[in-house]
Amino acid sequence: MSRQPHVLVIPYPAQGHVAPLMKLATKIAERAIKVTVVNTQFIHKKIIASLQEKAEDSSSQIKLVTIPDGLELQAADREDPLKLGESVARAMRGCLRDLIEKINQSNDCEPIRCVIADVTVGSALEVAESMGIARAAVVPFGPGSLALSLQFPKLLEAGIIDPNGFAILNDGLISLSDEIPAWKRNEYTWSFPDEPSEQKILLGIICAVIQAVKISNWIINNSVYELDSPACDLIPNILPIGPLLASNHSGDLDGNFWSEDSSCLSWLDEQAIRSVVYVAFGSVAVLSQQQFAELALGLESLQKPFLWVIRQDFMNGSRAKFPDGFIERVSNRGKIVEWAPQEKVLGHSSVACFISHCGWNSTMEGLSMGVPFLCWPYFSDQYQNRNYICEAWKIGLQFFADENGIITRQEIQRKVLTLLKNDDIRSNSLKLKEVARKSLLGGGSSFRNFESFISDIKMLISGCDSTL
Ligand SMILES: O=c1ccn([C@@H]2O[C@H](COP(=O)(O)OP(=O)(O)O[C@H]3O[C@H](CO)[C@@H](O)[C@H](O)[C@H]3O)[C@@H](O)[C@H]2O)c(=O)[nH]1
Repeated sequence: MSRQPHVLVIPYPAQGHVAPLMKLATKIAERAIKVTVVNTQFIHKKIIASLQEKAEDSSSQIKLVTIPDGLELQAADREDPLKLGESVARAMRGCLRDLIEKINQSNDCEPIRCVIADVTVGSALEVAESMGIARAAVVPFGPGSLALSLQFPKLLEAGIIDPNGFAILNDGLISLSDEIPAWKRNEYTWSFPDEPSEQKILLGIICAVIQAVKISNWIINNSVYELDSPACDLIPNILPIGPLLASNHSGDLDGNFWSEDSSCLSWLDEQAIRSVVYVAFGSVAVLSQQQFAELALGLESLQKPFLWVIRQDFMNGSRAKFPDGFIERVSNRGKIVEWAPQEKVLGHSSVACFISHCGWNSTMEGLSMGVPFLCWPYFSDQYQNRNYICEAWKIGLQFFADENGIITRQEIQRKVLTLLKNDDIRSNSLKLKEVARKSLLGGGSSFRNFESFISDIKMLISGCDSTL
């Protein structure tokens, strides 16, 4: 039997988590390590369907297996991150041990030596711990957001946060250090549900993240040390190995839930250099009909080419309704798709700026391609990611809503035009692109961190590390 190490990679079942963990799985598999990725059956079907004609590579080092998420009958519950989180935790406790034992008993591969799970699937790491298997927690969001979660008990103890999760200082600011942007009132990672009872569940998830970090041997993060050393320094043993980009790796297993519409790439080829406004809000954010129409009219008023991703579920259940005559009026300069090959779009020379909800993956991808941002955060960590983009890194501007909570067409027009004229932001974007690129090259911080992780995994097989 070969002595090839074998690891299990377990994403949380949401697009912004599956995609970076699939990229990580590919990066690991490229180092001659056998990887089995465990997705829920529901997510597995989506990934396979999205591959379309890109056939699954049978020679791949990556094997895809599934477990049930426990929500077969209540499909709507999958839209609720709190219910989904609870159910996935139950499913992991119920099935993971059996799955690992089955793999370990089979003769066609090596036993599992390490479980590499999303930090929000702490139950998988607990199962691994109970089986004496090494554990790596993967943090697909920024180190600042993780640092805030880890400091939560201290903030409670110091009376800065009350037990219900609200900051009790007058200005509502939570600050971890002078160098980390402060969290503003209503913009903490746990404050997005309106219901206090749901906020409590979210605080429970934060406690589970703290526990997952505690029991893990490595904390792998999709970030770059030099981009946020103050937050990284607050997290013992963090290994920033980002940016995780599909473009740096082989294979088609990018973990997309929807098929990419590549027609936008040939459309981009026809546009002038740095002329296109790219608009995409990740996989979860939704807009109201009023806000959607205002965005459409804002894009129209720019008189510039734009590429706009409108997911089928972008309007919270209803079909997107464009303003009258909009499609005809912008037909010579607007391209609309349901899902784009985002990394390729951001890397295209025609793209001038990125109107983004500031999900961490989009943030890392735009930064890595040197594209300036217009920030439109929707919930959770996205406010803090915006703070990094606008305050710490100075590679973007933020939209402000009016007194009715609407980002108006005038605000959109004004900010996009201001951004495109701002040479400082552009030059900062290019500098940070270089920082991100260099971190992955030989000797760079992410390169070294990843190498050290791989060498640790390879040591596991020779039994050299008995401390796990
Ligand atoms: O047309 C599109 C639009 C998006 N993407 C990809 O989808 C991913 C989206 O991830 P992200 O930008 O992080 O957004 P969300 O899907 O909203 O991610 C969730 O997960 C992130 C990581 O934890 C959090 O930072 C976010 O707040 C949370 O909403 C990225 O890799 C994009 O490249 C595409 O490939 N095509």
